[in-house]
Amino acid sequence: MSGSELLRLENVSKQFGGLHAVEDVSFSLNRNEILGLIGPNGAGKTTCFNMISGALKPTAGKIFFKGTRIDGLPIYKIASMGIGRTFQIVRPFYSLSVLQNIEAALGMKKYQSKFQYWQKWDTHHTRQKALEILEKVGLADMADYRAGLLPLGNLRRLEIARALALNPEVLLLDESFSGLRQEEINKLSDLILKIKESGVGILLIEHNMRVAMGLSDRMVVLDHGRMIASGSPDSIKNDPKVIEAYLGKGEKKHAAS
Ligand SMILES: Nc1ncnc2c1ncn2[C@@H]1O[C@H](COP(=O)(O)OP(=O)(O)OP(=O)(O)O)[C@@H](O)[C@H]1O
Repeated sequence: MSGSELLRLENVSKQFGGLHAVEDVSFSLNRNEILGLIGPNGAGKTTCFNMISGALKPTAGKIFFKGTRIDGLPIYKIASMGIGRTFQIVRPFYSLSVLQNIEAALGMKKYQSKFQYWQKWDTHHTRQKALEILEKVGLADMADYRAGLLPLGNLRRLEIARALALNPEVLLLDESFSGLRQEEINKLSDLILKIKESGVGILLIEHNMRVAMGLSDRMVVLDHGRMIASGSPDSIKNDPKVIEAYLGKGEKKHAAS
């Protein structure tokens, strides 16, 4: 394990009945690095996220966080160790304010339950910390807005802010850019680079190839659960196996003819 390695998957597989959703996948993620996890629909990307975050237990293989084996540990335990995630579909508390959403996330780190100890979350210290996080993600001006009223771009920032409340060293971002306008994409890219520079390792699932290639230091490509390529964005872009996975064999032949 190198000094900067945060996360490592070793020969990880997940079967659902007879379906091999993820098969024998190995890769690692370092501090200050963005690793793009890409592949066509159904390739196994979200299943990888679910195994890393503890929502699913691998059928085979091992997952390490800073050298400690974490596969099969409960979600809350993995989150409190320092692995945060966002979801494809945003899930804030819509009726709470932006600030309260972060206070709740900070409270969950302490108490590991959503609805207990509400009053204890509401301390001066928690409020200050929540404001600092909102400042970082550019939502401080909207602290008192109801989360349900935010447009999608800001909801995605709020999701990231909630994940940051757990002070993660690894951040799993699941299609954070989907549905955003170019201006919002640029702002979110800047934020993600800033988070990386603060010492976090980021694993990014992204269908927008331009965004994924632009942000990632390295990429891993899955297809039908198997890892078909890994390397720099440039090497991935020109890899015939990757082109074939995205376009399909027929299309490639067609394109070549
Ligand atoms: N809980 C489950 N039970 C059964 N099959 C599942 C389950 N979760 C995922 N799958 C299947 O596993 C395969 C991989 O799915 P996964 O969601 O990981 O792919 P993905 O790469 O994230 O796809 P997308 O880009 O469309 O989100 C798919 O065939 C999917 O239908």
